[in-house]
Amino acid sequence: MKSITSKKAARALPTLRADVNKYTRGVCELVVGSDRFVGAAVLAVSAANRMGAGYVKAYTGEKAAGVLHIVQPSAVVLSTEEFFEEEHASTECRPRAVVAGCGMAGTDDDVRRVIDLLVLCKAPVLLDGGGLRALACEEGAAAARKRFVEGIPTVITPHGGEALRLMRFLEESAQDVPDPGRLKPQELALALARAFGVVCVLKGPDTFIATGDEESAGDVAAMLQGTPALAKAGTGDILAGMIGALLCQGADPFDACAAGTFLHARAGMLAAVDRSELCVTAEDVLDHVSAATAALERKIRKEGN
Ligand SMILES: NC(=O)C1=CN([C@@H]2O[C@H](COP(=O)(O)OP(=O)(O)OC[C@H]3O[C@@H](n4cnc5c(N)ncnc54)[C@H](O)[C@@H]3O)[C@@H](O)[C@H]2O)[C@@H](O)CC1
Ligand SMILES: Nc1ncnc2c1ncn2[C@@H]1O[C@H](COP(=O)(O)OP(=O)(O)O)[C@@H](O)[C@H]1O
Repeated sequence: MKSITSKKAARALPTLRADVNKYTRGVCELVVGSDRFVGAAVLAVSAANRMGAGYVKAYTGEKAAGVLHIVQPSAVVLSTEEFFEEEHASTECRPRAVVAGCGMAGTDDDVRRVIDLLVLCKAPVLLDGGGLRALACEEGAAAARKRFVEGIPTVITPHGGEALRLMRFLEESAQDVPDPGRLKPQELALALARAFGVVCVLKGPDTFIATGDEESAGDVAAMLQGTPALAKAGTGDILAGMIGALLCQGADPFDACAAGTFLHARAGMLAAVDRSELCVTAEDVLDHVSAATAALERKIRKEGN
């Protein structure tokens, strides 16, 4: 198992060409939030905007839309229904990625929407939070596997509870999966990645990234340098937005996850220095994403990549 170094994280860090425009930089579309969890939508959208997506589109409910218009006026805010009336292919002149599920309550309607989204989007999709429930049913799991066969990347970012829920579904659907209770987190990440054909970012005090791609079988990357300051509601929503932004800027999915977790951990550490480990909030982590990115850019310039 390899740990994620600054060198590895730097691989996914976009460098801006002089002739880019907001579309060629990458469009990050986020289907996020619910009346219950407005904040998750705001955090994920803000993080995607901060992490360099050229154009951020938020598809959400009325409550979150009202807040986003004020706190992220540069993001285009549309209704969730509108997402399903548009095409979502990633093209050379408009690279794109979709983040779904942060702040979704995981209702039957949410599950239906996320399955439709997995089928509709010919672009990288990241599933987080309530959106992960869509994989815990035959139709959603089949949609993820079909994307894998078609070579369209899917990333999932479960925490320990969400990972166990997915494993339980696999057990119930009589798949040949190991007992999750006996697995180390890195093995759990790999089991999920393989079962669904996704890149799995299993979050926790240590975070493990695994891919279902047979060619890199057994390749798990570990982010072992976080801070317990990150154990706060909302920090996972920020990570999802950050990885989504890197995906839409054309990063390889595994590299985008490595860079996103690295910069997220560093942002947490910088926030802890400024605010004390105890007092850090998810908003503070968001505020330190740019400092973490600038520090990585300085390091690359100094040491070469
Ligand atoms: N301000 C907001 O609007 C926030 C909204 N959130 C959203 O709330 C929805 C539900 O997410 P939750 O994670 O709260 O609830 P879930 O009900 O999906 O998962 C929490 C359950 O998993 C268990 N669990 C086991 N291991 C865990 C681990 N390592 N970390 C966390 N829980 C673990 C917990 O004990 C609990 O029973 C998601 O859509 C999420 O995006 C959260 O991100 C928090 C902030
Ligand atoms: N003790 C810890 N040490 C380091 N990082 C942690 C710790 N606890 C949680 N994290 C990180 O904080 C984030 C929490 O994400 P998540 O559980 O999805 O929160 P939320 O759903 O509230 O946004 C993850 O990136 C996780 O790796």
